[in-house]
Parts: sequence; structure tokens; C-alpha cells
Amino acid sequence: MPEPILTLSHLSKSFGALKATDDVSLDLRPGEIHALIGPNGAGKSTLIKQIAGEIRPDSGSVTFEGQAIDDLGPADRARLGLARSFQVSSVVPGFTVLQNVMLAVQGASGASFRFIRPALSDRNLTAPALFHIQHSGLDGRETVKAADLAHGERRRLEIAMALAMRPRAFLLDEPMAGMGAEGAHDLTAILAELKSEAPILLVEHDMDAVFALADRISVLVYGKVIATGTVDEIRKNPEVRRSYLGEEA
Ligand SMILES: Nc1ncnc2c1ncn2[C@@H]1O[C@H](COP(=O)(O)OP(=O)(O)OP(=O)(O)O)[C@@H](O)[C@H]1O
Repeated sequence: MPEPILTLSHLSKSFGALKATDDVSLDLRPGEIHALIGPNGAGKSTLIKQIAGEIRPDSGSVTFEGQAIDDLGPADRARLGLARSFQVSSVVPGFTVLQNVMLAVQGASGASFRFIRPALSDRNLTAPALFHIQHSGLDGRETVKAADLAHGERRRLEIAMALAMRPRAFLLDEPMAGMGAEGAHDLTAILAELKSEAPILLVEHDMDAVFALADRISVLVYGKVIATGTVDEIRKNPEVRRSYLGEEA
């Protein structure tokens, strides 16, 4: 089995008397989508925030690519390639496909967006941007404004921009939220492609998407992982059915 990219060991976090994270251990392995599901208030977002460095756990530790990252803040963790989302909102509608991807390449290099204009004429950004555009199936569309892209092409642009950030792992907290059925369907296809570039820890309430995408699922209830397994194992698990999936599973 390949070494995990991300490992959580015995993480715990309380808010007053409430144990939002209760001795959670799990890992994320290369090439996989590991979904984190559970009822409202189970502690999914709190866990993601501890991985991203936005909340400090009371105890336990997070290892990323073999390195303990407990002392790093969110910016340093992002710089190591721990991508908190794939920054869909960062698409600039008035910029072309090439310009948008160049900005993402520039962002990955840690440069500031204050220098947006020089970036757009920087040849060092053009070559990697064109590579990601081609890799995402958008070649020939470099000079089209993002606002004028067809729906599916816009998703391809988001993939190109995500890849330009050179992520080593994605932490996605409810990426399907607020999307219609078509959007969720598109995003499902995108995530299935992205996981081969970088594994994804996915918090998602849309069970159709989770069951279609996840290689493994962990179920969180009252801050505790009550089960981790494949889609089939989780669907059949009596404790999961009782505490979360109900009769729908
Ligand atoms: N900053 C905070 N201060 C106090 N309590 C908090 C804080 N953040 C979260 N909580 C509590 O911790 C528990 C876990 O919340 P969290 O948002 O992590 O759950 P969740 O599984 O992501 O829920 P949902 O599915 O509704 O998004 C909840 O009871 C919540 O009210």
C-alpha cells in the first residue's frame, strides 16, 4: 500500500464542554478520494480546519508528506501543496483562459496579486500555463474570455487553474453546496479527474456524489470516526445505517 500523503493521529478539539473532534485518526492516500460524511454538527468542518491550520487541535498531530505540520499556519501549509479548495471563485471573467491560468501559475509561485499587470506579460508564466491548458483539454481556447466559455469549458478552466497551483492534496468542504443538479454532475466528473493529480479529502452532504466518487468513506458522529471503509462496506455497516444513513442506504 502506498504511503499516505496526509495522516491525522489522535486529533481532539473541544469547544467548552463540547468535543467537536474526539480522537480522530485517518489518512489520505495517493490517487484516492476519501470522503468524510456525518450528520450536521458531527465535526466535519472543524476537522478540515484543523488540517488546514485554521484551528489548532487540543492534542494529536497532522503529518503531510512525512512532515509534522502542527506548528505551521494556513499559508505555510498551502505553500506545501495542501489546497484548501480549488479556488473556483478566483476565475476572473474578463480575463482570457490564458491570463487566468497564468495568474494561477503566479499564485503557486507565491507572488502577490498586486503585481497582476506585469504577470500578464511575463513569458515565464506563459509556458507552464499553456501546458496546463492543454492538459485540461482547452487548447485552442487560450484567447477566449472566461465569461464567454461554455459551461463545461469553464469547468475545464477551473481544473487547469487547480493544477497550476501544483497541489499535493485537496481539502474540499462541501464543494457541491449551492450547485444545481447539472453543476454537481460536472463537478463530480472534475473531481474524478483531479484525484489522479492529487488525492482529495472530501466533506460532502450529496450522497449521490459521495457514493459515485469515494474510494473510501469515513463516518463521523459526535466528533468520532465510527467507521472507515469502501462505499459497499459503509452502505452495509449496521452502525452507520443506524446513526446516519437511516433507511435510505
Ligand atoms: N468556533 C466554535 N465555537 C464553538 N462551537 C463550535 C465552533 N465551531 C464549531 N462548533 C460546534 O462544533 C460542532 C461541530 O461543528 P462542525 O461545523 O465541525 O460540524 P459539521 O459536521 O461540519 O456540520 P455541518 O454538516 O452542519 O456543516 C457543532 O456542534 C458546532 O456547533
